[in-house]
Amino acid sequence: MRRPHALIDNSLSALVEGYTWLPARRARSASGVAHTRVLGQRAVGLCGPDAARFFYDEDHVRRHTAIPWPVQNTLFGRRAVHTLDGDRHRRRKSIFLTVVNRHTARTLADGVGTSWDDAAASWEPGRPVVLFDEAARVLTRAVCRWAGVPLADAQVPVVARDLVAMVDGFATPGPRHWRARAARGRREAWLGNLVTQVRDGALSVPAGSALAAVSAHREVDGEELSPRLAAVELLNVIRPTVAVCWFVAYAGHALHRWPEHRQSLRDGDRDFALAFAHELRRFYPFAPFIGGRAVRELTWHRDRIPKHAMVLLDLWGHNHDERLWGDPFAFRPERFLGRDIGPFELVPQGAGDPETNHRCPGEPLTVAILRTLAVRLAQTDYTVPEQDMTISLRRVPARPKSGFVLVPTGTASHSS
Ligand code: HEM
Repeated sequence: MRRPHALIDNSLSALVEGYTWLPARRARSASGVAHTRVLGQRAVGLCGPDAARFFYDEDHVRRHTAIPWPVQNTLFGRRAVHTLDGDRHRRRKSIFLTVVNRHTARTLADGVGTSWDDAAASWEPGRPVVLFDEAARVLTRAVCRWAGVPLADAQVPVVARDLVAMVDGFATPGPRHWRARAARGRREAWLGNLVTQVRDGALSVPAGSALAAVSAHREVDGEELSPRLAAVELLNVIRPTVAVCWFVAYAGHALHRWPEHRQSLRDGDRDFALAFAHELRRFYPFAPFIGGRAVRELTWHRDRIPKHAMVLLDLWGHNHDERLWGDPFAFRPERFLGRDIGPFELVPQGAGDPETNHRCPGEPLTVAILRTLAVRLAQTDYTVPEQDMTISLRRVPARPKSGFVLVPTGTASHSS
């Protein structure tokens, strides 16, 4: 059994190296397991479908105390569903699982399509549009309407900016981090206030909406969520839905780099659009890894994981593993055509079963939105001006540097 010691803290390297940090550490060991320290704690990095099964077993790894405060204060909110285990986790998770299903995903995607059409109608030929920013506003308008959150059109840009800031600043110190914290403070106060109004009967809200669900939710002890915590979980629906703008910008990038995919999307080929959405989520960088804490001393194959060590599951490495994907750095939507995807196969949003573990409950929303907007984008006539669309793997979360600028040349017809 390997017992590495005298490990140097790697927090700075992780911040500087970004997506390749964990794969590079794993590559240095014969077992493919990284032994390191982050934030002053022992950390063990694993990768692959079997490692994901091991990681998602609550008898091995739990989330309580595993999510660092800088991430809670920006991305997830304090004491959010991400930090819970066992019955308390499943009870809280039920909010998301009732709000998100195939039917509601379709409704949201239709709303996103309409919001995109409204925005596109205002585009002037020859005037540049930053796809990332425009998609954030399109998604903010649609998801707030879908979630039962009243939002005047004039407020959309400022709310969109805050929701993007919370995601953009979670993995970095400095100004981006502080912008994220300020944005979270503002948005928790706003939504907490709405929850109070719903409970007082001062605001009526559509049954089944996310705002109705967080307002009515009871924890395992029968207590309702405080307005702040209800706002945290409502933000955990709205914020990541707006974050799909990262993948919309990536869609622009992919259609530019590989224009051969445009025609199938333009024709409204729904199967191809679905495969395209999956390949976007596999190929492009978003969440580098996820983490939990070893509940006891564990052994993974021949590697020892000390009790209470951080256990990191390498999502980026998994989605770019040659053995799983063959030519993983080629963008090939066809790999997802005409087949089902296993629960531990494609892992940009976690693995396993979202009903029972921490896997993202928002995948149906993400995929439905991307399927809709990839078609809309391909059906839009535009040119792509000179710009810096570099995607640095050192920046977490990564994004095309320019946000992907397009210049509309006219209106296009929609056939989706
Ligand atoms: C941009 C697209 C998205 C990405 C890349 C993404 C990624 C992830 C990842 C990596 C996790 C952690 C899984 C784990 O720890 O096991 C997660 C959890 C979560 N996601 Fe997403 N997600 C996205 C969209 C969404 C959407 C649209 C929603 C809306 C409902 C959502 C809601 C959540 C929630 C509530 C959790 C916590 C689940 C739990 O702890 O049980 N996400 N997501």
